[in-house]
Amino acid sequence: MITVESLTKTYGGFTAVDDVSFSARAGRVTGFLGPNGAGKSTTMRMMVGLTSPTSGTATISGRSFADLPNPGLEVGVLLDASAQHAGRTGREILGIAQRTMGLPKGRVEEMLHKVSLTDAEAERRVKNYSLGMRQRLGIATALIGDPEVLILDEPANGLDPAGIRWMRDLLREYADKGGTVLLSSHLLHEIEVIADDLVVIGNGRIVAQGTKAELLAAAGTVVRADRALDLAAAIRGTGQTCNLDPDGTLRTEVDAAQVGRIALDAGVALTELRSADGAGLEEMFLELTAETQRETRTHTERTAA
Ligand SMILES: Nc1ncnc2c1ncn2[C@@H]1O[C@H](COP(=O)(O)OP(=O)(O)OP(=O)(O)O)[C@@H](O)[C@H]1O
Repeated sequence: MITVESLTKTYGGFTAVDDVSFSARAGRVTGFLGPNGAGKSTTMRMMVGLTSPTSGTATISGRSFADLPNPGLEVGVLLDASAQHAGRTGREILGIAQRTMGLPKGRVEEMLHKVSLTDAEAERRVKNYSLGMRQRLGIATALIGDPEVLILDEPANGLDPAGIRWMRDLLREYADKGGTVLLSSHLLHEIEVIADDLVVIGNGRIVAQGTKAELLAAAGTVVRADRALDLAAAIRGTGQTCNLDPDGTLRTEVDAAQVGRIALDAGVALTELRSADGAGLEEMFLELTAETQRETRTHTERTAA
């Protein structure tokens, strides 16, 4: 279990992480999703003591990272796969982790096997690794201490489709055995297929969080009708909100069945009626982060907002 409470990080006058609170639960994969520069890495770095928070706390299984006597046995961390010592071989890097954590020697070979790095690859220097191989080695290093918690920043970066599938299965299995997985991504589809819970961050602030099912349900209904204005008025007449796009598409929080009944009562013929989750989380993600993605906003405006 990871608990983050009111984490804030400011650099000069710029607020990179702004009062962020969430938890990642055991037995579940929590996706930490946000556009580039949203504050994911900074939040994760604060969780593992690499960046000191301006205020707020983060705990792993109830303790702050600094208080963990042998952190690698409690939490596996992969923040930057390219940060591994380039002159060492993969096997050497795992060997150092194994010795530092006081683990049996056999763990190195077990981990190489687990992440499908061959003998020849294990003997190669990391500077000659592809990004995908570095990610595999990074995941092996994170897992070597058999921790209960995994914190992975963009672990799918550089993996090919088969590699992404492999990692997804590995993390699923890990969570199904009771592990806590927090993984970040700026790619929605990557997160959508693997996460049970989602925390969406934009501009340093949490803009949505909940189970994937809840967030999908919250995406509402997309509807088109011959008299869209009348239908919009009828929906609003029930006290619910709805938006009418310039192309005549209505979007509402009301579920599809209820929209159908409202349309029937109003005598409006529907030409399209579907749950917005057909579009996946994309619509929600773009909507939620549109405000925070504007390239034109200055740092001053962002901190003042
Ligand atoms: N040491 C630092 N000094 C100043 N600003 C920083 C520092 N580290 C991060 N930032 C800024 O904080 C913001 C959040 O950065 P962060 O790396 O946490 O985003 P991210 O969500 O991980 O993005 P990405 O998906 O691109 O990796 C960015 O605007 C970044 O420029």
